Amino acid sequence: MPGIVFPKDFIWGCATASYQIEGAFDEDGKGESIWDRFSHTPGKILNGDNGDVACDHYHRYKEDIALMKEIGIQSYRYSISWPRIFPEGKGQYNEKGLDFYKRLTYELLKNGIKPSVTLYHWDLPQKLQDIGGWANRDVTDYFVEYAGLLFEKLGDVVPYWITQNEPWIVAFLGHMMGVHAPGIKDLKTALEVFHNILLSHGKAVGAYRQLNLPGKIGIAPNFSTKYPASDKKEDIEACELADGVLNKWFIYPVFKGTYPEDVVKFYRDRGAHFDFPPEDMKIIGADIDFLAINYYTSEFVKHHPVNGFVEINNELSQFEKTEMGWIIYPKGLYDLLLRLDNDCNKIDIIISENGAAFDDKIDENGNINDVKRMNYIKEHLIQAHKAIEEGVNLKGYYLWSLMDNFEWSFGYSKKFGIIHVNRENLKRTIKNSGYLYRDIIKNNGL
Ligand SMILES: N#[N+]C[C@@H]1[C@@H](O)[C@H](O)[C@@H](O)[C@@H]2O[C@H]12
Repeated sequence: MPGIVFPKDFIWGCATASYQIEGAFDEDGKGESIWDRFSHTPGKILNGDNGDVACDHYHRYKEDIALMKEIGIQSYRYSISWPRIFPEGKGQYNEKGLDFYKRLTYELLKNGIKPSVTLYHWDLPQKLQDIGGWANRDVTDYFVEYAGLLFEKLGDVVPYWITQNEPWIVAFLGHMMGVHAPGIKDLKTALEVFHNILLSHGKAVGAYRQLNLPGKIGIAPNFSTKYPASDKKEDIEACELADGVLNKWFIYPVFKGTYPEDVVKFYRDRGAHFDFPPEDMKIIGADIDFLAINYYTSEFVKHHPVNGFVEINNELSQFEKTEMGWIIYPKGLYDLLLRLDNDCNKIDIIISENGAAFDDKIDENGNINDVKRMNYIKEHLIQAHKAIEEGVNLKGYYLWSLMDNFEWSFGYSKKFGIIHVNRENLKRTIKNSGYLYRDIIKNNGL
């Protein structure tokens, strides 16, 4: 599809997260995180992998920034490890930990790369988990203390701030399914965690506004577009519920000041009673400058007699899938963008994560011709561009991920990077998808 040109000020970025790439898990005064604890617990992570070393970005960040510059990346989305700043989660902060992020941030600026900082990308200080973690409402205030320090120290040079990454994943994979840290399996706890994460977001936005800083602040939920498996009434209703459980459960409190009634009933019918102070909803609904969206895939949904709905992608052989088992469905991104444009009052949107894991092969010359990832990127950008042409205020695209990294419970087995990382010696090699991205950035389009 030749001749696709994005708006002249469109931002081309890439994204990573502290626990997934930094390593140095106990260096320079850093405190333990819940992911250190979880990955050190036998049986939690595939192959017994952990983030102790990861990609050693903590020591190799200058090399990695040089690679970003070679690709032409304009903005780098990285997260800050809370326990590197506050080893105990609160109280006395760790100067050496803060110094790392100052060095990283100023190295980016020196190379003409705009920093985009995620305050929370899942690595909660273990000391806060020891007092209940996100289920403890006090943690929302400790989050504001942590965010406030970073606003004070970096707020004048960081143009983009993201408060929380994927509240739904933190709440439900970490506190209902137990497959993410801290490994809790309790619906009521998951719902409290979700609410407190949104509350911490709203409080942090309020703190940011108080400082009159020059940047912009938003939040990065994970969305997935849901489609009924048939035009049967029961499947359409099941799809509505699935959309409510994931997408409306975020959109409604942040943009409409309430939780969606049908989903509240769904949870109440399953014994989870939760009544949050109404004043929370005003805080959660704080005005934000942009909505950052993580989109990877879509789901087809049919009725289930007990659970209400079931997602049936694994039955659909007509779609190509990634190594995560997710169907490749670029139109889902277009449909999502149009929906959010409508539901979220035409707010500025950035795609804060989009990418795919494939089983990359290294050829005899050491090159990685990751054609599937190249096609995935092109197909999703075509849909993103279509949405812009329909009037969606899409302002940027951050590819997930800069480099192969620690993919949570899958360890290092799933590779999302446009840069390959050799697990033996951590050598970085730009994949053909990285060179494709370089050309897309240079041409500001396809
Ligand atoms: N899985 N997967 C890839 C990617 C994960 O590596 C990120 O940390 C999350 O923000 C989001 O889930 C997406």
